[in-house]
Amino acid sequence: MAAMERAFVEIDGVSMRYGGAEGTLALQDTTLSVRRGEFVAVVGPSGCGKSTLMKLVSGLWPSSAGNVVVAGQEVDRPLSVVGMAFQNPTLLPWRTILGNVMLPLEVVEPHRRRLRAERAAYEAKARGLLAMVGLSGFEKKFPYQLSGGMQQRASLCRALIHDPQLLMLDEPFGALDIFTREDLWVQFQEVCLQLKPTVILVTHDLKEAVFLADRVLVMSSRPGRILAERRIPFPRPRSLDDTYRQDFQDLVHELRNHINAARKGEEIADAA
Ligand SMILES: Nc1ncnc2c1ncn2[C@@H]1O[C@H](COP(=O)(O)OP(=O)(O)OP(=O)(O)O)[C@@H](O)[C@H]1O
Repeated sequence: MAAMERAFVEIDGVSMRYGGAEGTLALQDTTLSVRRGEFVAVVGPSGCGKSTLMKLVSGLWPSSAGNVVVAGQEVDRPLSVVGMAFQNPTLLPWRTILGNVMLPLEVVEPHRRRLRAERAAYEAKARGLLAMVGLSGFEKKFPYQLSGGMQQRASLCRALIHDPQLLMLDEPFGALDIFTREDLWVQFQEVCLQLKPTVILVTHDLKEAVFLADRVLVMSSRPGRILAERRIPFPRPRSLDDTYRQDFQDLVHELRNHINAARKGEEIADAA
């Protein structure tokens, strides 16, 4: 039997308090793990500490207690193996779409060292990613010339350009209208099936969580910890039609009940 693989992301008994001893306790004794190649969605009531969890895993903030380990390394500084995308696409307005997508290559080693000599190959890779999300022909445009959904697609390409082992997504589809959002779920699923990154997605949208994730984790109200988890059994690729199936909707409903209970400070028995 193959030896059990160590989890790729391990968060063990992590607490996080902002602003010193009297400050806001955002996370308390949070424990979770993510396997390599797994897609995990984190849902929970507003202000429960989801973004804080993302900051701790990507090394943007140190935890107040407990351990965060990514790829076998304790996280004590910003990680270069991580790609990130947020609700706001945050593209640089003075750079073209291609220039924006290639930005991490100017920062993250070993790409930074290789960029000058291998620019053509890197550019081809950026164009390939843009093609995967339907943005061929927009490489030389500037962000203001693209719709919000197109900018968000470009920001996903930017998060992927340096082959991150871990993709951290904080509400990346949150600001988009429902039709654009659903289109992007399908495209993003395609990208994940091809590139197979490990993904942690924070979202308020339970349908999105069930559509995209292998496993959904529900957080309690602040201070956040993991209250429940649900494995998503639907085979891939999933289609938007699947979201209308009864078993899909039952799962969304079940998660909704967990969130309602979390908002009231209750915990319900986990049937999963
Ligand atoms: N930089 C900060 N300084 C002080 N308190 C903070 C800081 N960032 C977040 N907090 C507090 O920590 C708690 C958790 O915030 P966080 O942004 O992690 O929640 P969230 O679950 O992502 O919220 P939402 O779902 O509304 O985006 C909140 O009470 C918030 O006010």
